[in-house]
Amino acid sequence: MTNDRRVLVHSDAEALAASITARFLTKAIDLLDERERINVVLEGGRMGVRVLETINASPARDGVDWSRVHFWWGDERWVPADHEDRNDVKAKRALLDHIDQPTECVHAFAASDSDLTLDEAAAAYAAELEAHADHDSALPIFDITFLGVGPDGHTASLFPDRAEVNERDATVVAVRNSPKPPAERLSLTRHVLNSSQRIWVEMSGADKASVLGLALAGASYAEVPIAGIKGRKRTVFFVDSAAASEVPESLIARDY
Ligand SMILES: O=C1O[C@H](COP(=O)(O)O)[C@@H](O)[C@H](O)[C@H]1O
Repeated sequence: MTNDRRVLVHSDAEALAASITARFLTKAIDLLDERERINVVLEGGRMGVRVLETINASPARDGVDWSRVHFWWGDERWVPADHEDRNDVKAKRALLDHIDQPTECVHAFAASDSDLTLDEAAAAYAAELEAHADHDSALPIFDITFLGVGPDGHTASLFPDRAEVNERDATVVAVRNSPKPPAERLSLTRHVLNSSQRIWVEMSGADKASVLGLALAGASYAEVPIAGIKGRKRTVFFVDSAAASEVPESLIARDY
């Protein structure tokens, strides 16, 4: 198996969500045949939520033993616990509230109405990662990491031309003055995301086309953070045809 990046193009957002769902359910079942538990990292973007809704609506949903699936987040917005803008609120509504899963499998970031400051919340999530580290590693093994990408190239809450994208030591960063609201956020760092076995990037819409073209053409990750993302085994860009319009034909595999 190569760990090259693949770009898998689908006709539209609906076909994209259906394809990611089918692959996720199959992969999760296969991995759970091999191991006691798996770790999945979620994102909070529009396609990420749509995929979770599609998983929830799938007849194959209940073929997964969700009690052995641990959910983490690549980033979170620093707002109160039940706020609509929180990535975990959206994920719970879309899928997690509907599956049979012990609360200890859901590793959410702290919220702004907890008794923690933003920096303490970053440290608390770093400690949670450490507490669930696999074997000799300092981190859990992330089997599948879903990532979204903003039109500016940000992924998780790693924004262009900011110090956080270059962070090499910390596992979790506090983000202030984010160019996209809300201003305060928490994010896994690039090296943590890149420790994932498989990274599945989800991109839909014409507003993502130029940044996808730049990322695949070798832009620097400081300027286009998604360009610096690569999983250990495999990195797949699941995109619709609108997002793929600036990808060289030679890099594309079509799923329609
Ligand atoms: O703010 C965020 O944005 C990205 C991308 O979102 P999208 O709706 O433009 O796809 C998302 O992946 C991230 O989790 C979120 O916090």
